[in-house]
Amino acid sequence: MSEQRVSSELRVAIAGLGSIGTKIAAALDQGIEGLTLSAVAVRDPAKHQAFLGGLRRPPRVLPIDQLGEVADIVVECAPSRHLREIVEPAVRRGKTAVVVSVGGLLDNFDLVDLARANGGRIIVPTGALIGLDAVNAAAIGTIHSVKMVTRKPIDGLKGAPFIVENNIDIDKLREPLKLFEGTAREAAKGFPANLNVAVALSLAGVGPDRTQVQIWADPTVTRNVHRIEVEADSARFSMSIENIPSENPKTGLITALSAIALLRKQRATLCVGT
Ligand SMILES: NC(=O)C1=CN([C@@H]2O[C@H](COP(=O)(O)OP(=O)(O)OC[C@H]3O[C@@H](n4cnc5c(N)ncnc54)[C@H](O)[C@@H]3O)[C@@H](O)[C@H]2O)C=CC1
Ligand SMILES: O=C([O-])CC(=O)C(=O)O
Repeated sequence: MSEQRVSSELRVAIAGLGSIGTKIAAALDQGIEGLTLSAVAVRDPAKHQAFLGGLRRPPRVLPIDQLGEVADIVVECAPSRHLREIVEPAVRRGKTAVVVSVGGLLDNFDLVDLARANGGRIIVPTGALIGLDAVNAAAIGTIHSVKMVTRKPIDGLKGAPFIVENNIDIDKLREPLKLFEGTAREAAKGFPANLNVAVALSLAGVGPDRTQVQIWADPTVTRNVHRIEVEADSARFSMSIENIPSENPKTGLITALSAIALLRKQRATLCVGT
């Protein structure tokens, strides 16, 4: 496919038009300085016909592994099992991959080396979390510990492999139940569609094996709640965020907005925050 271009706009492609992807596509279609939506990949094109037809400039619909051919930035927001198919062809071509299913990156970390070797980039937005700018800064010094406690409503955790494999019945819970305590790496394995935040936090800070995570199923909350405590030689800080679930109860509404904010910074004249 031709790489010849006349426009200096950055072309953005989106893999997966679910809760996160549709909001990013709509934002790009409405206009983000210096960016255009060039293509999308969907599992079932018929399902997305009305949405795509309603866009001012409908993008091309391409197979998931071809997005890097028509885009400078490929935004991954499909189930994490597709991460490699999406990111590998993009970074091999020296393109930028914005990875939202960051939990899936741990088992595919060679993609970072591949990106480095080919001049590509992998960018992880703050996503459903808060304060990764401070964690990044503290990590330049010495971070002694990073702890995160996540509480989610039952619907935000249903079907997680850890719950299924351990035969835990969370449907009839009346009080909060601590499901898991361990590292971010283990949390990503047991809760791949529920705890991307733990992995993003770990990659910003002390890594997936030193970031401690607790996960609670909590029938008393209606939001996805994450509380983080960081102890470093430069500062001690705690942060918390209470995310309103999107139409996908596992995914906070702010996640798509975080990716849109990140895209806006790619060409914005004024950028605030890291
Ligand atoms: N980094 C973070 O803070 C967060 C990350 N996430 C992760 O982001 C990802 C997307 O989340 P949502 O949009 O809520 O999920 P979703 O389930 O609403 O959307 C995923 C979309 O991908 C599509 N898809 C599946 N297979 C495909 C294929 N082969 N080709 C193209 N499209 C395909 C599905 O049809 C669906 O429309 C998930 O992996 C989720 O775990 C979610 C919340 C926070
Ligand atoms: O990290 C995730 O996958 C989702 C999450 O906790 C949130 O949206 O609050």
